[in-house]
This record gives sequence, C-alpha cells and structure tokens, in this order.
Amino acid sequence: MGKIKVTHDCNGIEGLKVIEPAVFGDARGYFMETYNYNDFKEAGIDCQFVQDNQSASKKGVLRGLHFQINHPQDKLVRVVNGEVFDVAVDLREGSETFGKWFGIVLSAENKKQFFVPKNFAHGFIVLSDYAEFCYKVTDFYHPNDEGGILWNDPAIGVEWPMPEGMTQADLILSDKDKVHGGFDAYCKERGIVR
Ligand SMILES: Cc1cn([C@H]2C[C@H](O)[C@@H](COP(=O)(O)OP(=O)(O)O[C@H]3O[C@@H](C)C(=O)[C@@H](O)[C@H]3O)O2)c(=O)[nH]c1=O
Repeated sequence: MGKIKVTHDCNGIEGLKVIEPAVFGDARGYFMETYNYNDFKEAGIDCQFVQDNQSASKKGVLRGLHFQINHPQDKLVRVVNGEVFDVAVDLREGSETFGKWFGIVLSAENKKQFFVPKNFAHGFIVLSDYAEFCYKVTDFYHPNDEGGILWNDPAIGVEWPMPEGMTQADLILSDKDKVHGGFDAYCKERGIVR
C-alpha cells in the first residue's frame, strides 16, 4: 500500500509533483518514510537518484534559479528545519508551459516534498529565521555545467514572498546568483522563438 499523497496539479505544469508522506505519530514523536522507490514509482517518479544534498541558510537567503545545462537533474526537495518558498520554472523547450513558474511553501512542519523534473530552473527563498534544505538529484554535480536565470527577471515574474520584516534589498544572494541573465537571453542563446 502506498504511503504518500501526490498532487499533480501545479499551476497546470505537467511533471511537477507535490508529495505528502504519511506521518506516524506516537508518544515518542513521529516516523515517516521520506523516500520509497515503489511508492514514488507508482506516483510517476521512477528515477535513479545518485546524490543527496543538504544546505543551511539564514532568513532572507535566496538560492536560484539554477539548472545544469548538459547534465540536467531531477530533484526531490524538502525542508527539515524552518520554512522556504520553493520555485520551479519550466525550461523544457516545446512545453506548453515553457517559461511558467510554480511555487510552494515547504517546511519542516508541513513535511511536503516537491519533485522538480529535469530542465526546470529551481530556487528557493528562506522565510524562517533559519532553514535546512535537503534534496536528492539524478545526476552528479558538474561545476562547469551550471546555468542560471536571474531570480527576479520580469519575463518570468516569480512572485517571491518576502520574509517578515524584509524587503528585496535585504535578501542574501551568492555573487553568482546576482548576475544571471534573464529568460530572454536564455531563449536567444538557444535560438528559441517564443
Ligand atoms: C550544488 C553543489 C554545490 N557544491 C559546492 C560548490 C560550492 O563550493 C558550494 C556552494 O554551491 P552553490 O553556491 O552552487 O550552492 P547552491 O546555491 O545551494 O546551489 C543549489 O541551489 C539550489 C537552488 C539547487 O537547485 C541546486 O541544484 C543547487 O544549484 O557547494 C558541490 O560540491 N556539490 C553540489 O552538488
């Protein structure tokens, strides 16, 4: 019997999935399966994950929007401490929802997982004082293969919620993430006509 609930309707973007595990609480605390090959396969996620990642970030950190160009990764992401707003942008050429985004709050409390297939850009903003973010990926990290789209590119128009008491000027980004190109440049480089 499958122990997960899966939502496929992510703003009409095919392939994105939100997974909610069954949580077994008792006097000691709780138990849940965070990944089970058979259940995920039944839910349409039949992947070979090869790397697990974890990052910690303080409030106002924004990481994204990232992808690997020649070694695209499916990602199964979740939060084990704190709360983030997680975003995926469809970069699949020919997709009906090319350039559209979907965002969801992931937290240690709601225990939701978000499946982001290959050829999406991915990023998140930390809404809580601190957050720990864990994810499984289906290809290895290739430092020379990283691509990015500027987080606030109006051509994508992600509606990032701001952490309480912060404005966009307070956000903390890596140097790399401050200078990504926009979606128009992404399309132009690849000869994609929209
Ligand atoms: C992503 C990654 C980074 N690193 C190293 C490189 C660098 O020294 C340090 C920090 O890397 P970054 O600044 O790229 O980390 P970060 O900004 O957290 O990158 C991540 O962002 C989220 C939104 C994603 O979707 C991920 O796929 C990944 O791109 O960690 C690895 O060794 N393996 C990895 O898989």
